[in-house]
Amino acid sequence: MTTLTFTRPDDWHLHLRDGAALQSVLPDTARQFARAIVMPNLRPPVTTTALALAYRERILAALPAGMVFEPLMTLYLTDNMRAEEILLAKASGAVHGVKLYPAGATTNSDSGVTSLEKCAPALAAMEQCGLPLLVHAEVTDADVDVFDREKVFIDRHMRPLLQRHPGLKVVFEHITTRDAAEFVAAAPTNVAATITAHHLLMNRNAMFAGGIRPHHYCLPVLKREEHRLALLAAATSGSAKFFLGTDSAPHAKHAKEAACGCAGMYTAHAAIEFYAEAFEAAGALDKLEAFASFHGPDFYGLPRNTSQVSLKRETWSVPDEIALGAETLVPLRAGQTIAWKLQAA
Ligand SMILES: NC(=O)N[C@@H](CC(=O)O)C(=O)O
Ligand SMILES: [Zn+2]
Ligand SMILES: [Zn+2]
Repeated sequence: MTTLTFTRPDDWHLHLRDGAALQSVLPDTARQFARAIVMPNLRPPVTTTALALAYRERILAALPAGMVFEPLMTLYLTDNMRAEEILLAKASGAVHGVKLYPAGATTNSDSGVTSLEKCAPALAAMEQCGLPLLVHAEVTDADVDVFDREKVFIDRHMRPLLQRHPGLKVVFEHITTRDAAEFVAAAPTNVAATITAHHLLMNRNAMFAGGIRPHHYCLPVLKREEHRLALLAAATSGSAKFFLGTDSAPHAKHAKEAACGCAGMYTAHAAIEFYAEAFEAAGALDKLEAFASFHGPDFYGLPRNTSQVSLKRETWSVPDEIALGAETLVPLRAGQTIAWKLQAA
């Protein structure tokens, strides 16, 4: 097969940042995806509908002329979020999810949730009005091994949460373990998961290939090969519970190449191509369209896209660096090649 044509995909987990950085990264996403669920972990975080609507306007203003893209906004859940705020968010029609960051779990999560019980009023309102909870599912306890934080979250928090709120729509974001894939597969239909391209393509060896590789560090951290294979099996299974979410997370080069480098990989420059590589390696290119373009909108209750994209088998080189406002970032696969190329519309 040399050309793949399918329904235009959406990205159900994306970090666009703000200001000059937003301006730099947005075209990479808008070239490929019709819509994206935009994460709210700005500084300060997007905790109200008013802030989400203002952020949405800044994203639309940063879109280059001639590009069409719809940002799907999210709120950042806090311990004291009120049910009224949830109803306002739902009524806006622009907010499509509420993001749970356990306090301290990842980039810009300091104002995150300290105890899910405190969020009961907001969660009950979400359950009632059908606004999904999007979860960064890792415990933060220092005594839990960093590679076990997702698995431990399932029993300590995810199961009890779904027992208290059985009707809540939950997206288990960026799953990285066999445990999470099995949990989601066995859960009722109100539970789904996003899977990144990098967790489909790499295992934890990629962080230590010939030396420490800060550009392969993200959260949840890459896991063992057996987990990568389980994610690949889930993504290519055809199950409507699994869909595309890049978690493309731009950070300036100097912030990654540092004594304490921050977490996040930039994949938006070649997102759909990375997924095509992963699906092809699994012999499952025929499953890519549903994963990338159908399961997400079906879960979120949004229409599927009607336009199409084409990928061609064509080798191209990823640049060493990409502008990020006045700085630069190092994209995934920098200086190396990719086997598929998105064709210009
Ligand atoms: N994935 C990451 O490693 N980083 C994300 C935050 C997140 O999604 O956890 C970021 O905002 O940089
Ligand atoms: Zn996260
Ligand atoms: Zn993320």
